[in-house]
Amino acid sequence: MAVNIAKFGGTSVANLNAMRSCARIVLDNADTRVVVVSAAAGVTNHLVTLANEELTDEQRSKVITDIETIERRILNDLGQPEEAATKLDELLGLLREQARHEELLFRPDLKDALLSLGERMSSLLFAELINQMGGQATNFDARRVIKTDSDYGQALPDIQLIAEQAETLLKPQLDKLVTVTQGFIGCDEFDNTTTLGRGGSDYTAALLAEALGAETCEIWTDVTGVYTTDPRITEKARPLPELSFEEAAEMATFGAKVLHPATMVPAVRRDIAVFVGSSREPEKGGTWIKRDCEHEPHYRAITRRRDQVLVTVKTPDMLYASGFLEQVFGILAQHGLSVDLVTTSEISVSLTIDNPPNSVRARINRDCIEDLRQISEVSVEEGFDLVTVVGNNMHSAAGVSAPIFDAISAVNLRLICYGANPHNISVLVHSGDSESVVQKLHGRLFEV
Ligand SMILES: Nc1ncnc2c1ncn2[C@@H]1O[C@H](COP(=O)(O)OP(=O)(O)O)[C@@H](O)[C@H]1O
Ligand SMILES: N[C@@H](CC(=O)OP(=O)(O)O)C(=O)O
Repeated sequence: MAVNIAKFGGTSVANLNAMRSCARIVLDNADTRVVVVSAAAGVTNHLVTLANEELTDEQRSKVITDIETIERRILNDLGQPEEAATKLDELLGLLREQARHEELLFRPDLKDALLSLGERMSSLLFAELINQMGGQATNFDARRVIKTDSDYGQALPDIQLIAEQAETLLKPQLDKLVTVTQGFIGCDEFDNTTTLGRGGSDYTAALLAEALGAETCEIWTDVTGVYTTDPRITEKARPLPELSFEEAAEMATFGAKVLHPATMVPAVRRDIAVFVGSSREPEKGGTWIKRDCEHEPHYRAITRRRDQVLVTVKTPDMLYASGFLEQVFGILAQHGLSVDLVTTSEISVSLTIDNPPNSVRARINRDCIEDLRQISEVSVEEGFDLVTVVGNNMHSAAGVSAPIFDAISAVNLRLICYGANPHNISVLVHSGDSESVVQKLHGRLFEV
């Protein structure tokens, strides 16, 4: 039996109408045995507000009511089925209780438990819908299979354990039932709930595809595939029929929100073809991401990653000194920070760190800066975006960079990264400039 995993993002399960299109997609493909859903659009952001912000009782109640309204509307439109209504009541009860926990703001484990509720509610409602539409679905708790470490907010999956759990718990029911489960959430060795980082449902789908030996993994969202750039930045962006694993991984890492950065990792390991398409317009097709593509153009797409922090570490001692970079990276690693771009001079090193809002966990913190200050002068600048041109053989062909730099010659480029790998050229620009940088590059590289 060929197995397909279908993942539906937040906008695809935002209300019952949107969910109906998704259910049709599931029922139309007999190979779709596992369905991964995200929380209904907006719910995880509300949960992050509850988990991260100091709120008055009134503010907290308002956020809880907003979540409740979204979920109850779907239940209502489903006709208030009794069993689902009882389970939703239980989850909403947990929400009210956990949102008021005194230690919520300081306990990452409690934050993750709270954050998991969005997916737990949407999967309950989606399974009910599939059954109402004539399918045979079961709502399955992803935490039984997605085993992770205890790095709450950004937990790392245990691939071996996930494979074992999937083998015993999921495989036996594959041919009998459509398994509807939650993206984004997992469970650690202490039985605490964990989350895989914002946008992590794509990753869950790919992990399950790997664990179950699936042939394909579909990511259904609100756009008809992966585009030459974010269609919200320019209406000239166009969907790409195919992408290689490398290109897609690069795009995801450098900000194409349509895919979580880790999604391609399991796909590459097991050679699983990944499809991206619109749940509203499935008939329009989408993008197939696979190992080999027919064409490998120099320029494939442009991505933008917002909210980059530029840290510059400077010490005269670096002159002729060895081990300085090691110390700097050692401190960053201790604080769990991963660095994206690095440039060095004789006495300084500049690096960028991703610091998106609405994360469960702040990335760059005062303690880390203080530790860096123990060894050097440190400056921290915010308000940058990273714009990346993704393509192929970019570092080994003559003339590839010229049109890029020509198109944005009037822009203040704060940092450039080129040559470390064949698939990208990145520039760091002030946030106010990034939209026009993407538009100019798109015009030059894709609209001629
Ligand atoms: N290159 C790109 N191609 C398509 N969409 C992109 C791209 N870059 C960014 N996006 C954005 O990603 C969005 C879909 O991702 P996301 O909002 O996380 O969806 P979902 O809720 O389905 O997971 C699109 O609406 C689009 O604005
Ligand atoms: N609900 C989670 C996980 C996720 O992947 O969502 P989406 O598929 O809507 O991006 C989040 O908002 O981060």
